[in-house]
Amino acid sequence: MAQVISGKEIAKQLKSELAEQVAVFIQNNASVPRLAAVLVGEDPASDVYVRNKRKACEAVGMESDLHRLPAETTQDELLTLVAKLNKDDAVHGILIQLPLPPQIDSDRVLRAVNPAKDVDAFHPENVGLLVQGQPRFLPCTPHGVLQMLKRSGIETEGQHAVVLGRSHIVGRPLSIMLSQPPYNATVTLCHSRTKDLAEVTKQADILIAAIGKPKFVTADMVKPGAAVIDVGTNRTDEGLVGDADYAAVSEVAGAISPVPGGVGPMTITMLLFNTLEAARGLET
Ligand SMILES: Nc1nc2c(c(=O)[nH]1)N[C@@H](CN(C=O)c1ccc(C(=O)N[C@@H](CCC(=O)O)C(=O)O)cc1)CN2
Repeated sequence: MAQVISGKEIAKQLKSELAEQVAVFIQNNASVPRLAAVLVGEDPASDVYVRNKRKACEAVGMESDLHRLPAETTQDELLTLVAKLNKDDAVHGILIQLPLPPQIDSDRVLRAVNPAKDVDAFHPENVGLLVQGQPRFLPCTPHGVLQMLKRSGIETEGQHAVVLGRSHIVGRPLSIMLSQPPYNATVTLCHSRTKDLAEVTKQADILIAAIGKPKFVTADMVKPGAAVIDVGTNRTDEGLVGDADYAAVSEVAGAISPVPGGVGPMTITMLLFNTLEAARGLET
């Protein structure tokens, strides 16, 4: 049976390390790191994620505000709020919870966030810095995945990492980060149009499933002994399931992360890191 990589446990350790760093920051700066979370509409999952992000802020000694806007909010109204948060010196990090309602151009709104407060690392300036290997912030889910590998003793240097999914939030930035120091993996980025997908995934020493399809990765797509990190959070009649068929894949893999309790809690924790980084950048 595969080693279970518990994001929930690693997130706990990281949060206790972070709480110490937040206490030092407060002592040295007489200011508390503060996150402004913006939630537009009534998506129940987004509601849970934002609530958990705020709870996590509180747990490590940071402050947060929730700006909840109705589903009919216009793009101009949202841009006005973003401009106000950009100017507010008490706000260090701005989080625009995605997805936004269809009348809003998400890219336009994400571009309006002050890059120094962009704790999701979605602004093109921050994406560019990341690609150049000079990141201001590390994007939360990819950073969470890398910490899970590192803290589970899984070597990435020279290993073949296959990333399944090319989203702007996860697959694409993660493929870049895995290829860079200190991870130095050899990376293949696959997606729904990749030919002979199973032939590619079977070559992976590290397989990242981030394609957004329930139980898409089956046991025959995995090399025996590989580490499988499951980024999927698919709500199905069976409940919340990942992108990998956990029961079958864990018979073949050397290590695997569960859903729930895997990457999700790490995404939230890495946002806290970025909020502290933003406060350091803005206050010192
Ligand atoms: N502004 C952002 N929007 C979105 C992001 C993001 O990183 N920034 N990522 C996803 C959603 N997401 C974070 O916001 C997220 C998804 C899942 C979890 C999580 O903890 N999942 C739990 C299960 C919780 C449940 O029952 O639903 C788990 O996997 O254990 C946290 C954050 C899209 N939007």
